[in-house]
Amino acid sequence: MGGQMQQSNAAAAASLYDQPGAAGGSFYSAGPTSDAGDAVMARWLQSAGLQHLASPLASNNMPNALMQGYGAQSTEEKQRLFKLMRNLNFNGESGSEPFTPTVQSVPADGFHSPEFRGDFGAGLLDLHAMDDTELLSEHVIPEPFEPSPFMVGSTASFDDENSLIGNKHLRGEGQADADAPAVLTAYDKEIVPRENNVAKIRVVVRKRPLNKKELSRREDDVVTVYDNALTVHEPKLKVDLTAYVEKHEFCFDAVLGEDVSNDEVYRGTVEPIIPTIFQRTKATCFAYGQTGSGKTFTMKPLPIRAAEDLLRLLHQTVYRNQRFKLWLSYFEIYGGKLFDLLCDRKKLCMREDGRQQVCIVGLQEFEVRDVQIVKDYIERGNGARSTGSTGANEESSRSHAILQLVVKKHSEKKDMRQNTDGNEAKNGKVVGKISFIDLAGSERGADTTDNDRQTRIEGAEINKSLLALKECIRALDNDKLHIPFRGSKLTEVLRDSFVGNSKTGKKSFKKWKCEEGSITKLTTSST
Ligand SMILES: Nc1ncnc2c1ncn2[C@@H]1O[C@H](COP(=O)(O)OP(=O)(O)OP(=O)(O)O)[C@@H](O)[C@H]1O
Repeated sequence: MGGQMQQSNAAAAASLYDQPGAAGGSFYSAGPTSDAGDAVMARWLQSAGLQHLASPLASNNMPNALMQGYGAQSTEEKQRLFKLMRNLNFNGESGSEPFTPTVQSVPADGFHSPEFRGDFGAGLLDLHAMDDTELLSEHVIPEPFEPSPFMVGSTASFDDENSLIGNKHLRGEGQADADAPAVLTAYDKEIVPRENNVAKIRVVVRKRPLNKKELSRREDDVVTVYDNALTVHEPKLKVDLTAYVEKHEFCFDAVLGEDVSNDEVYRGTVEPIIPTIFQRTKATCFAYGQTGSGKTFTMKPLPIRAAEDLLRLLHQTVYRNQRFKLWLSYFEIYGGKLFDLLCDRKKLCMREDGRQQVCIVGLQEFEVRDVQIVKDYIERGNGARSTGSTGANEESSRSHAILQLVVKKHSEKKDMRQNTDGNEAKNGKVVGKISFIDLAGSERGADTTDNDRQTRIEGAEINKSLLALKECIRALDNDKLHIPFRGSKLTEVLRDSFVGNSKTGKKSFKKWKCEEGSITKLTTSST
């Protein structure tokens, strides 16, 4: 599942071209280019495997050179050159005239080819998603990003072999672009400019240990976990009733064994995305799996850790004086309807504005000043959440719960005005957000025989929305132009997490027990 992160590209290029000695401060400025500029350009070209074009392009204006197909001979070279240009084009916010390639300037067979779209991702070119922030120029950081303790490669624990699963992937080892780091340190930007591409979707599977009930029944553990893959050993019977075991192998971006702690889950999935929230990213992390597989157990601590790191970043030098604030909201989708979990389950309405931005009318947002507040709100929200008992889980979540942490920028003037009506969150401009979604557990029909009517209706609604979600993810991953968002309320609400500058992390959960449903789930997640 490959994809790109435009904003990281922006940050990378901004820092490269703002270096002292780099030509003109802007790639697009015409005229003589300095040696430093040539070197930078050479590195960019090298990163796309186009080093042989370095000299003619360095001494010319690159957009024009590209328009004329300068140097690039084959279609593939032209595509690569265009992609490189496109990446740079997202950095045009430094004040220079952005280069907008016309349809004619792009090789007809290149731009529309699946390979080409695959690198940018169909959803990633949605410019509507950018309008609501209008913060680009303010976000250009004139100095390398202040190293944060949770950036890839900056902590000892991240280098620790046992510490994290996803580390290898985040560094781009083993797999190509799809596993490139979500977050770049200044060092990364210099050395590996292409690695600022991160996967659009990252799928991590966590295996939960046997619970007491299962242990007492002496049921076998049929899942073996290794590296980023797992094998399910499914006991089967031949027609002559001879027992045999069928093996099913699945590969994911990361697979977490039963001994992995919640903290390690955070460090391998959400932590690397956190700094990108300040760069207009809308990230989503959701837990998907059968009822009783451990979704709530895994999701509950993640927003707390994320809020802690977001608050720490807010206080870093680069953001301290920018009037950024962190806001929290928590709501659920139950039976196709939205309820505010922090406001007496007030019924909410979902609307799309003129720019196709999802707005949840009436949703209360609370300012987060410290982590304790987040803990309190999560407790409060979980207490208000719709739960019930199913055959597989006594305290089963019967709704999709969505907790959002939003970084907003506030202007002094507006803050003063709205302090009087107490509606401060509304006046901030969204810088970026991260949504944590604890999906309701899916159920197989065979597990629902003991359920009452209400539970079955709930189950049908849950399965329907999960199916719609699967369709959207599949369409997104296949770079389909049409993403069927309107399939359910859940996917409608998630719309802006799938388009624009978004990243989606998905955790699938594996129960130890081998069931038809488990294998279906893993097959769905791995495709
Ligand atoms: N990795 C784990 N380690 C220890 N216990 C776990 C783990 N994962 C889940 N559990 C336990 O399993 C039980 C079910 O977990 P949980 O409620 O999170 O499932 P769920 O997938 O959210 O179910 P549902 O969809 O029905 O709400 C809980 O008692 C939880 O404490």
